[in-house]
Amino acid sequence: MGKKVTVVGAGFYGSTTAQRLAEYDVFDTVVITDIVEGKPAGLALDLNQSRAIEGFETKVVGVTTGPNGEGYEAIEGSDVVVITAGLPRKPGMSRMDLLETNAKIVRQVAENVAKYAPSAVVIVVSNPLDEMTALAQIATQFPKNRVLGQAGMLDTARFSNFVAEALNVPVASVRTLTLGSHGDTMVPVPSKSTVNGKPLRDAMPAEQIEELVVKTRNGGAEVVALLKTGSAYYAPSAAAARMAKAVAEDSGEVMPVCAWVDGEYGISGVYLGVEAEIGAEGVKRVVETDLDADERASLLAAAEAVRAKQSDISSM
Ligand SMILES: NC(=O)C1=CN([C@@H]2O[C@H](COP(=O)(O)OP(=O)(O)OC[C@H]3O[C@@H](n4cnc5c(N)ncnc54)[C@H](O)[C@@H]3O)[C@@H](O)[C@H]2O)C=CC1
Ligand SMILES: CC(=O)C(=O)O
Repeated sequence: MGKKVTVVGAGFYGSTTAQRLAEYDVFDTVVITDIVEGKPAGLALDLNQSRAIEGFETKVVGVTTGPNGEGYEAIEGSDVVVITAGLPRKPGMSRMDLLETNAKIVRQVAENVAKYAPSAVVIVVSNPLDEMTALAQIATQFPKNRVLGQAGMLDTARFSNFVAEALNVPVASVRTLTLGSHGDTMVPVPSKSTVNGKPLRDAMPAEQIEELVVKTRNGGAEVVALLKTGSAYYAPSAAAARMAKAVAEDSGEVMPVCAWVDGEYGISGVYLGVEAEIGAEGVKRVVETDLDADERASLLAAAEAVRAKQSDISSM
């Protein structure tokens, strides 16, 4: 049987994710859905017309879904579902300002995913990310390893890009890592960051690293402020699409993702940004990394901040 992926939400994030997934040519079918009449079908038509130029065989199917789950039969048999449905931030808003509105949307979507694609791995991207990931697991009642969130890949890519630009080196020579939340308690990890295999801390002064850490934490807000409407989608869709590909290929790649943490770092019972091995069952294993005392303390603080918010989620 060929692989099938569904992207829920045909806005900026969803449509660019669908495009990347189709162009990988590892899925037989990419389904894209939205509540807006005609938009998913129009995007599918357009993407399919690029197949002869880009050289991929994946078929894209666009479906408009209704308030009572109409149309969701189209997602049956999906191996992966990426949930991008929800409002993006406006300039000046925090991701947390989206909580109540997006919780209603993500719950409705997740309940339909549970009904129509009960074996899927769910990758959540809707904001606020850590909370929406926890909510999707509650609403689907899927095993916790089969529900994960995208944030760490993006935040790490931003950190790497800022380091490469600051040092004027190829981005491929830079390795960085971010853990923690996709918000104020994000934890960029300089101790695990390298340039050409050498510690970042040998490549630039501590004050400059701290500036880039702050810039990484504000990476999303900086894009929102420039765009005026909507939020980032090129780098975010690259991250979510890579995660979906790792699931489809059962690759076992280690990626920073929002995963259920159960004992690692002495933290339990919370969805949090950590490194994890990704495969057909979603998270195969959370990978614990050695951290400096400061970084470990920041990760524990992030876990408690996210836990406090996630405990409000079950009633939403
Ligand atoms: N985790 C991350 O790193 C990132 C998360 N995001 C988040 O992703 C979400 C989507 O962002 P964009 O695509 O830029 O926004 P957008 O406004 O372009 O698209 C959102 C789409 O969701 C659709 N939608 C709303 N309710 C729906 C439902 N019940 N079922 C299906 N579709 C529904 C809307 O009609 C719209 O087309 C936002 O919450 C944003 O904050 C964005 C970038 C990075
Ligand atoms: C929107 C968002 O979460 C970001 O760009 O990081």
